[in-house]
Amino acid sequence: MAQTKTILKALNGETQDVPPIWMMRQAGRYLPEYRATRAKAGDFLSLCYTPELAAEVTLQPIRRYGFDAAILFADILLVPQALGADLWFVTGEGPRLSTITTPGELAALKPVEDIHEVLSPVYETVKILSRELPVETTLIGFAGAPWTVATYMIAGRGTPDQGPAHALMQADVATFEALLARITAATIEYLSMQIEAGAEVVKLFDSWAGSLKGEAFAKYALAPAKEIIAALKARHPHVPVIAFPREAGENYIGFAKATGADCVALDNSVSPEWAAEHVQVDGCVQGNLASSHMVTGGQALVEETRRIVRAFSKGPHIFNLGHGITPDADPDNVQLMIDTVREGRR
Ligand SMILES: Cc1c2[nH]c(c1CCC(=O)O)Cc1[nH]c(c(CCC(=O)O)c1C)Cc1[nH]c(c(CCC(=O)O)c1C)Cc1[nH]c(c(C)c1CCC(=O)O)C2
Repeated sequence: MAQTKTILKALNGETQDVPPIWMMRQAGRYLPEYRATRAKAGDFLSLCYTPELAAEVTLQPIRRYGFDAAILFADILLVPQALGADLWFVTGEGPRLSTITTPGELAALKPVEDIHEVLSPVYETVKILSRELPVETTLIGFAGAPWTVATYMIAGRGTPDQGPAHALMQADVATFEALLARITAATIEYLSMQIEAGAEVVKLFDSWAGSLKGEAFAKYALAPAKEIIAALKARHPHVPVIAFPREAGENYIGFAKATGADCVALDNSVSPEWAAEHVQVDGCVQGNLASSHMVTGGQALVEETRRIVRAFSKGPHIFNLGHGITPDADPDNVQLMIDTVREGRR
């Protein structure tokens, strides 16, 4: 299918003179207009569940910078909440959830068909965005990958090494796998509804894929991604999927082919030259400037941005950071990155 939007061209395998660009967490606390809207909403979850305000913060970085893609404003932890887990955010610390570590707690979760009750405001946000975004801007929906979502559901919070999830995998693999299966099924329905509401691309965030090694990576990062992508492709064959198995290292090689993903997003722990040779050979890649450059700026930002653009210039590429932009970033550095990426544009 011939595409006109730059993001969709890249995902369709086209090499472009200037790569399209967007940024993970582009609607976030580094922007004063985000902080103002968030204050109006009261707290982060109210912002996620108020369609007009969630759409407003999604649009803010598009207005300010003209990114090629907008990413739906929501959170990967809304799915556990929709399955019946308690969820709240502790200021300065991060998310907290009621934990699922026993067969009884797993059985108490809601059935997958009930998730839309909680998640329907998210679909409404997507609908607003598909009306209000500029015609050239691509709308990306997303969900957390089952392993990453499970690490939060098992531990009840973020953990540096995902220890509680690895421990449950060892102690009670049946409960662990049943939880993963439940999240997988919910994710398929959630992403399908986002697509039906107007998402043009979806992205799977597996932020903690790097802590899965060998066989565990194949079973709990690769296989669930493959299952979700196959189900989505059966229902929505023309909607591209971006997979982000963060810090997968050598496991980035072949990930797109093995899962059916149209693009693999890369974190900045792999060099762009290595990734061009080993990952981009299979198709589109996204990434991978270290988000610390958005804090430090200067000539180092310019040089590293040029290096990444050059390394990926022979194949399909979407420019992005290697992880989300942080609250201490300087909005001017974001503009400098964009100007540097687009400097070759004629
Ligand atoms: C692990 C994870 C979460 N959420 C997400 C992940 C996977 C990607 C990653 O690794 O960053 C994904 C996510 N979170 C958010 C989005 C929206 C789209 C985007 O702009 O990229 C996306 C795609 C908004 C958000 N999600 C969150 C914020 C900051 C909330 C705020 O305004 O205080 C945003 C903009 C909160 C959040 N949500 C989560 C954490 C650990 C935190 C940080 C808590 C904190 O910093 O106080 C869970």
